[in-house]
Amino acid sequence: MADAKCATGKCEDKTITYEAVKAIADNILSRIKVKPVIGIICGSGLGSLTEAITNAQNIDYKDIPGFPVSTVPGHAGRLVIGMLEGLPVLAMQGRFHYYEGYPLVKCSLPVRVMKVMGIEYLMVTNAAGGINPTYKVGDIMLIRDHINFVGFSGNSPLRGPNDDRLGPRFPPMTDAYNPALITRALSVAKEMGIPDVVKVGTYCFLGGPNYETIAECKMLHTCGVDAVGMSTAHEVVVAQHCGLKVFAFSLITNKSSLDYEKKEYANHAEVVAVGKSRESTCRELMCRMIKSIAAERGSSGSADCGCTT
Ligand SMILES: O=P(O)(O)O[C@H]1O[C@H](CO)[C@@H](O)[C@H]1O
Ligand code: HPA
Repeated sequence: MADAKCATGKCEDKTITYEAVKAIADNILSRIKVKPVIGIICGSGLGSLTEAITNAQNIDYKDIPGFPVSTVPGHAGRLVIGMLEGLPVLAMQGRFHYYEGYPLVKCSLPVRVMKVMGIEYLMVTNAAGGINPTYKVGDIMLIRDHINFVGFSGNSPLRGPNDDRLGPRFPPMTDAYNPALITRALSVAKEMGIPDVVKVGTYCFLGGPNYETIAECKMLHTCGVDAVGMSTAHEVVVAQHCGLKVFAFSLITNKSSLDYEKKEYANHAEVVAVGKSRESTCRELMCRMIKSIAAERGSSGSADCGCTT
């Protein structure tokens, strides 16, 4: 895959060219039976969101030239393409994290591939630690906004020469998380009878892979963060840059420590286990959101949402 050099030729991150993104998009499109409209990224332990997809075709990341491969437990490393609630979808069972060693431009490459494939909506999920002391394990936080701590230092997936075919040089991030989709998700939560479980808040992206110190959690709380994780923001920056409509939610898999008297010890096995224990609720929320998008577009969704309640 041809990578363009940065302006000085000394940057550790390289820009992935439009042509390289298109080659991957064309490769995937040549192998699948539908043209996806919705892209889904499954967070840690949330890969089973794809189980409601019918007529599914699977493509392992390792079989897509130029695509990264997943290295994290709970991230299977494949695309699942098929129909969900009347719409063609492409779901990623596994995402790429900065701490795996990939530059952010590579972590978010699949989002650009989705755009070039013709996808219009990006649905992102993640597992996150609850900084907001009112949040409980198992709650679902609709992401209204993010704080991209990794980006504060200039580490951005948009760093390097800009190709206007992928988006503008200086994209705004206001409403990066589509407000109408958040409003709709709140109605869906009511329909599902889980309004108390569903919150709206701010996600913070840290580089990881270590979990946060208590002092860091206290600082994040002061900064207005509700949930913390090691993903999502770079994907959403790229999605907003290239004009995808984004809906995202965090599953709160553990409580973050804000108090030396009440220490919490996060671990990934627990994160994945909580994901699995909440998979049917997360899947139903996702399915109902897609069903409502299908209805809005005039595509016929199935009579029931096809999800386990
Ligand atoms: O954000 P996702 O991929 O859901 O995973 C979250 O879970 C892992 C830590 O347990 C980290 O990768 C964190 O970002
Ligand atoms: N911190 C960062 N990432 C996470 C956490 C956390 O507490 N839980 C799940 N992913």
